[in-house]
Amino acid sequence: MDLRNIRKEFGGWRGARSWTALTDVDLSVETGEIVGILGPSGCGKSTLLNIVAGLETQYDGEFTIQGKTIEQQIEAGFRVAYVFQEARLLPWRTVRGNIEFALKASKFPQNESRVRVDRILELVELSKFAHFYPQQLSGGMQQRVSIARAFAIEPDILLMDEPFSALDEMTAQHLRESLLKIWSAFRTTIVFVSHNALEASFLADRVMIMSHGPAGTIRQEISLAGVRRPRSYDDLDLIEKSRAVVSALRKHSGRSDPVHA
Ligand SMILES: Nc1ncnc2c1ncn2[C@@H]1O[C@H](COP(=O)(O)OP(=O)(O)OP(=O)(O)O)[C@@H](O)[C@H]1O
Repeated sequence: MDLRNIRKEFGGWRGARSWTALTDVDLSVETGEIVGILGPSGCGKSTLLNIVAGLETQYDGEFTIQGKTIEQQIEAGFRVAYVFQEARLLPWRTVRGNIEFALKASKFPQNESRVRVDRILELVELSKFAHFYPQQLSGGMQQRVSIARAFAIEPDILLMDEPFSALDEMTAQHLRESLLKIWSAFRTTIVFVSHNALEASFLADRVMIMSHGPAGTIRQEISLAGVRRPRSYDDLDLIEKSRAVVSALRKHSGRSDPVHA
């Protein structure tokens, strides 16, 4: 996946002022890679993710996946899954029903559905809860279902926008471990947004640090290729990288416009 010279403006209709949310964004992601995007609030992380999802279609620059546009790829069967901060499950459907619904929407044959759901629920350790409704589950379990639903459709790319930020740290740690366990089974390409340096370092192969600029752009790339998988929060290499992410975030989080006292 290649993003070249991406620029995104908002506003500008009916004489209203427009402003640039993203400028000069270049990003290449290899198949099977996990890339984290970090940066201060409002620097354009979600906007960038929405462009990759094909949800945001008005922008300048070039975004291609193996030489084709996202629209052409989706037409040809390319699947994008999105995990949000909240689980966004259908409250009137059970855990199984929610995953089956996603499979149906992605046109998986109905006779494969049961086996697929069983397999993914086993991977996220939720087999015993297949018949539960979302409101009968904790927030962490609901998010686990939303991750299971995302992987169930075997997406070509999984996008996650602060997927664990609404959870307590222990639940989040457990879910990140589950996510990597499923990822190692599917090797799905993942691009995620986070505000948490340790989370980004734990999950990613590369972390991209964005800043406001005057407009949002990628300022720095930190590779985590040297941190071995499966990862452990106690790994000293991971802790060191996480510190490097924090200091890069500090360096790039200042706005370029003057700060008035
Ligand atoms: N639909 C929209 N219409 C107008 N402006 C928008 C729209 N979506 C985002 N913006 C603006 O674009 C900029 C980038 O927003 P975006 O949500 O991508 O930032 P972010 O880095 O994800 O922020 P946060 O970390 O707070 O979620 C912000 O100034 C925001 O106000």
